[in-house]
Amino acid sequence: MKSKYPVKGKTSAVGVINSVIDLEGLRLSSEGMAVGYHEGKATFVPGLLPGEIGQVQIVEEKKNWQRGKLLKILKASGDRVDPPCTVFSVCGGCQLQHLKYEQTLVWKKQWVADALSRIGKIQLDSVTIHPTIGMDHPWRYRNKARLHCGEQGILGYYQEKSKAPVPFDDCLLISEGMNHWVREAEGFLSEEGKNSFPRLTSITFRENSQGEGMMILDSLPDASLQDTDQQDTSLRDAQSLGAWARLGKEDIGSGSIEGTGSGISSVWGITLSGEPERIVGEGDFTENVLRAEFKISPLAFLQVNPAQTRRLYNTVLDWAELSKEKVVWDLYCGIGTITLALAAKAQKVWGIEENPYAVADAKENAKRNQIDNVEFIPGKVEDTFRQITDHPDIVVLDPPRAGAHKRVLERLLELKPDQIIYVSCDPGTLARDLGILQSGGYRVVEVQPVDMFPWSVHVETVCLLSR
Ligand SMILES: C[S@@+](CC[C@H](N)C(=O)[O-])C[C@H]1O[C@@H](n2cnc3c(N)ncnc32)[C@H](O)[C@@H]1O
Repeated sequence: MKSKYPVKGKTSAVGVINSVIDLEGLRLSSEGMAVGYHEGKATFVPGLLPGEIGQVQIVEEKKNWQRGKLLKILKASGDRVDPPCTVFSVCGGCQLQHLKYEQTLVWKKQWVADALSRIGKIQLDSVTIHPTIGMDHPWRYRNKARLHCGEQGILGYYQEKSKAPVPFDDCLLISEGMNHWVREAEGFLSEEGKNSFPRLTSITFRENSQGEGMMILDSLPDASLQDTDQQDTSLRDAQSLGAWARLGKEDIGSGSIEGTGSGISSVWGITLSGEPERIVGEGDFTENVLRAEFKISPLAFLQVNPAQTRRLYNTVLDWAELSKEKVVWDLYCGIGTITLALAAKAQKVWGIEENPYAVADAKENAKRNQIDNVEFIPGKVEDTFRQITDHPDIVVLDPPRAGAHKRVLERLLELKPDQIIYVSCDPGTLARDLGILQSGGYRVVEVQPVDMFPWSVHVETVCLLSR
């Protein structure tokens, strides 16, 4: 499709990198860039919005598309807002801070609908797609931040399409307390000299709703050491962890940072074999989710936005026609958060999870909350589902971004549970999998997008399917 705003005087021939054109943004791409057409060629421009006209410099050109850099906004959209974050234009953490929050919700719903229709070939006429559930205060919602280490001890999210961490003073997605921990860690790293920790690649901070934190240090292996034990020792002793332990004890031990609530209570390193190893602190890191208490190991998955997680899980619970006669499968169950909530109203719930730390947490969490009508199977869903001995009435599945394995979907089509509730963080793979389930006789009944990641292009979606 051709832009109705053709090339103006300044524009040089298409195909010439650095040529400058005027472009009208027509829609947002799944990466949050405006898409317009210049001489029939799709042109992607970060920072431009649909309905806007921008002066754009072409910086990358491919056969079927090109990418431009926004030089100047010639006509602004009424939906444009000033991004409150000072590093928004360079940091890859958020993509939509320049768009009114309500419009980001409208766009997320549209993105899900488009994916279902285009990729999954789902007939949308018979599907109820609800408006995206947003947040009243969509800031400081993240309970986890993985920050990459850069020069001079800086910590930051990667710049878009780059491995360069972008330093920040105050990330508006995480709490003030977590920002403070980041400052402390950066201060320590820069004081000691980042070169003292050549293999430290990233630090993950986690925070629970009591303001208690966990820090996980990730390091590169030392390629010069051949023996694995030696390498692990190197990781512990030489790769900064001893120093970090000192940091943990002296500076960020439990309750020791002013104004950060309970403070960081545990610091972990990851050994070469991938095992998490506690360096500082004792006791479990826990969080309450829907009235149950959950232990979370450093490498186990937990949804990043506690307020929206409650809404997401409540949608699943509302849609599931649970009763004490029903058997439920919770596939890709993580530490058992949805499993335990379902178990309260079902006869039995089976969970499957491949991460050994998460599945151990899930078993422990069932005990902690005195729930005994659940059973957890460790392993990949596609390899282990035959170990489940009960036929499912309802299947809840919440796979990673890649979606469900084809074998899993085929098995569901053989077993024909009455309801399938699919929770997804990727509309593309969700649509692909719903398409397969639809061809096997399931009908998509309701779709609920949930804004789990405000200001980013990501969206969580719950879908109800029945036969
Ligand atoms: C999006 S998380 C959902 C976890 C849980 N339902 C929750 O809400 O916290 C996906 C989970 O699937 C697990 N996983 C990824 N691939 C898997 C597979 N092939 N089989 C089993 N579990 C898998 C991950 O370890 C992760 O815990």
